[in-house]
Formats: sequence, C-alpha cells, structure tokens
Amino acid sequence: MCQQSTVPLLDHNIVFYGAGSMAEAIVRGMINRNVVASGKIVMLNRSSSERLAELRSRYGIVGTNDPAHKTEHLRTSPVIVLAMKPKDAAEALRELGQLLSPDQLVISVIAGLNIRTIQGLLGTKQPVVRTMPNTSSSIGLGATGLAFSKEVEEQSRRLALNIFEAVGTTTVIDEERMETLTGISGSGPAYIYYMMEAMIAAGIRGGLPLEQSTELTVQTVLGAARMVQQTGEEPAALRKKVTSPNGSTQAALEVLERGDFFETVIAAVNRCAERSREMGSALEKELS
Ligand SMILES: NC(=O)C1=CN([C@@H]2O[C@H](COP(=O)(O)OP(=O)(O)OC[C@H]3O[C@@H](n4cnc5c(N)ncnc54)[C@H](O)[C@@H]3O)[C@@H](O)[C@H]2O)C=CC1
Ligand SMILES: O=C(O)[C@@H]1CCC=N1
Repeated sequence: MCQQSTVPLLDHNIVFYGAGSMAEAIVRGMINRNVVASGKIVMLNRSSSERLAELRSRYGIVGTNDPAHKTEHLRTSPVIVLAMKPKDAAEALRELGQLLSPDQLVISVIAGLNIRTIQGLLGTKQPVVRTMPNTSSSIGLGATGLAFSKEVEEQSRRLALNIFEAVGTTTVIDEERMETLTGISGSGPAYIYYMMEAMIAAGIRGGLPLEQSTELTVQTVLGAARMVQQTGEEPAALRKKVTSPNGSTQAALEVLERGDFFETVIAAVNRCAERSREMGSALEKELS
C-alpha cells in the first residue's frame, strides 16, 4: 500500500528517544506539515545539550537530557520513537522496558532491529511498529516502510501511519522484507547523492562552474524521478526514449555497462540488506 495524504493534527505527546539526523528529519517534516504542535514533541538526547538547544531553537520542541525529566516523559508519553543508533539500542531498551505501561506505543526507526528483539530487550509484549523511513521525510518526501507487531491495535496502527504519511509515502510490508526495503529506500538517498556527486564532478571537470553543474544535475534527477511518477512509464521505457541509436546516451550507457552498473547497484542494495541483518543479529545476541 502506498499513499500520501494530509492528516489531522495529532493530539498526542510524542517522544523521540535519540535526537540525531533521522529524528530531526521526521520532526522537521511533522512541524512543516502542521501534524503536531511543536510543544508536544519531546526530544531526548544522551550527551549533547548543545544539540538539544539547537533543536529547541530551530523547532520549538521540548528537548531534555535531564534524567528525571527523561524518565517522566518515557513513563507518560503515549508514543515513543526509538531513534538511536543500533549500537545504543540494547541499553536504552532495557532501561525503557522498566518504565513502560502496556498501552504505550513504541515506534522504532532503527535499522536491522526486529520486533521480537525489541520486545525481548524491553521485557514486555509492547505494541511495536518497526519502521524504515529516510531523511527525505524532512521535506515531506520521505518513503517509510512499516511493519506492526500483533499487539498494535487499529487506532495505534492508524496513528503510526498518520505520522509517516505526514512526511511522505508509507508502505506496509511483512517484517521479513524490511532489510530489502532498507537497501532501497532507507539507504537509497545516499546512492542517489553519490551519483549526483559524480555527475557534478564530471561537469566541473568538463569546465562548467560548480553552481551550473549542480543545478543541471539536481534538475535532471528531479525531472527523471517525476517522469517515472507522472507518466507511469517504466524507467526502462523512459531510458530508451533518451537513447538515440548510436548516439551520445548509448555511448555513455555502454561505459556504465562496462562498469557493471546495474549489477553493482543490485549488489549494493543486497549488501545493505545483509548489513542490516548483521546489525539485527548483533542486537539479538543481547537477548541471551
Ligand atoms: N540517517 C538515516 O538516513 C536513517 C537512519 N535510520 C535509523 O535511525 C537511527 C538513528 O540514526 P541517525 O539519526 O542517523 O543517528 P545519529 O547518530 O544522528 O543520532 C542518534 C542519536 O541518538 C542519541 N542517543 C544514543 N543513545 C541514546 C540514549 N540512550 N538516550 C538518548 N539519546 C541517545 C545520540 O546521542 C545521537 O544524537 C539509527 O538506528 C538508524 O538505523 C533509519 C532510516 C534512515
Ligand atoms: O546507514 C544506516 O545504517 C542507516 C539505515 C538506513 C539509512 N541509514
């Protein structure tokens, strides 16, 4: 299921446990889209007060790393978003499990960490939504995959979908496919940026100023994505329309083929998925 829609204002407090890039991307998107009043967003970060001050002034959110406030928010907020790195998750979840009551919804954005492990580390059969968003959520163009534990009731399911629909599209999948999805849309923006870096560099090496090379690259990527979206044509069909027989595009694509571009991208997606599983397994070991 893929959809994008405007949603009603959330009336819940929502705690972001970990206030890094991904948490900020979602918060920024939610505030931009007026999904929730900024005063209802609480961001907890382990170390840096500077980071929290920056987020408070940028978005008007409530940010704290005071232990008593943190405990109070974690105890009482109906929705808690786990947004720390996988390496920090086990400790945080063990601590969190002591504080939760059964109706609090836990939403995780952590790569590789599966629902069974989340519940195991919490030590409770908490309703859990496992998600994989991406940083484009910050401009409302995210793509988020979601899987639900069986404890998640319809209302909470809707709530989680509302949060991520507000910052882009949502795709509900079987949890077993979450690593593949991570390889495509979770990490995918980085591959596109890498391709853009190379195109910009090529423009500069060919004598274009940085600004022009960047503008041409950005518009090209944007236009290509929109063409696929708006024409409904397959990327391969659109590619063929650019490629005149024996022309310049064909010559360029032959170079990409010689570099095994297609299979290299697939190998990158697969390796990303495998790495997510490795991170998940490391966390699963914390259970024993
Ligand atoms: N950056 C991305 O594009 C995406 C990231 N993710 C997932 O999001 C999670 C966060 O990633 P980033 O935001 O990139 O990392 P980050 O390193 O920017 O942010 C994580 C933050 O969590 C804080 N933290 C760690 N342990 C904590 C604790 N016990 N209490 C409070 N705060 C704590 C850290 O101080 C840090 O500021 C990861 O698990 C990653 O797998 C998912 C999708 C995309
Ligand atoms: O690199 C990572 O592990 C995270 C997961 C998806 C995007 N960034």
